[in-house]
Amino acid sequence: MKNVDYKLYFIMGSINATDPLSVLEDALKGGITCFQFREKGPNALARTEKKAFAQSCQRLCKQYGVPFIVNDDVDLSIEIGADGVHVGQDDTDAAFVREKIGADKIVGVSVHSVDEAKAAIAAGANYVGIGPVYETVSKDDAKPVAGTVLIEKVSTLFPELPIVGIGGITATNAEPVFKAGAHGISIISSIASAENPEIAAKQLKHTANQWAVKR
Ligand SMILES: Nc1nc(C(F)(F)F)ncc1COP(=O)(O)OP(=O)(O)O
Ligand SMILES: [Mg+2]
Repeated sequence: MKNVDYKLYFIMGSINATDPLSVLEDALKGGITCFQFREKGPNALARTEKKAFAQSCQRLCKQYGVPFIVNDDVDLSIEIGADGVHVGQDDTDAAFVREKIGADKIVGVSVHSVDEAKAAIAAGANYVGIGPVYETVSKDDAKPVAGTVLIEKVSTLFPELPIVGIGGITATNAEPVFKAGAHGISIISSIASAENPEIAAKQLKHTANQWAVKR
């Protein structure tokens, strides 16, 4: 999967919204460019329910021509033919994921240091997620707030590596993330918890488009 647009990368699971499928459709209408299926947390779906929900999300993404990436669960991504997988430092090894899912799929890796970014590149990652840039409410085991320092370092050292900033990002604080060198912003609650997710996505897309041009 070449030339993926990471500009507005929505991440959601069943626990992030009361009616997750309608939130996802609103986000797609609002212009998200990439989606990550992240089914985690105390009441997360499992096995057949998780697979069925993933396929419902995948169908929606396909209708809108948006890449569908699965968080953590490599086997599920292979089983349903997802467009890729995102893994963190405590998940399946990125090089193993690359080998398992093949060259034409997307592999994303969360990194918290220059060394981890270097290793992600060596493992064949298509993009890296860096954060949490700001305080986040969406991940109870998040690392300490990192700001944009590492985004700047990694984008300077590896100018070709797509970087997605993540953690507490909103339409009003997204600018510094792009200015630091990120190619995209990754969002959970700014869209999933919004009064109107479609309008929230549109506002975030407007900001992302503004800064992506200035890169
Ligand atoms: N899910 C993610 N997606 C991104 C993306 F780049 F896509 F924005 N960056 C970072 C993470 C965090 O990944 P991880 O550290 O494994 O934690 P979890 O599995 O709880 O999400
Ligand atoms: Mg993970």
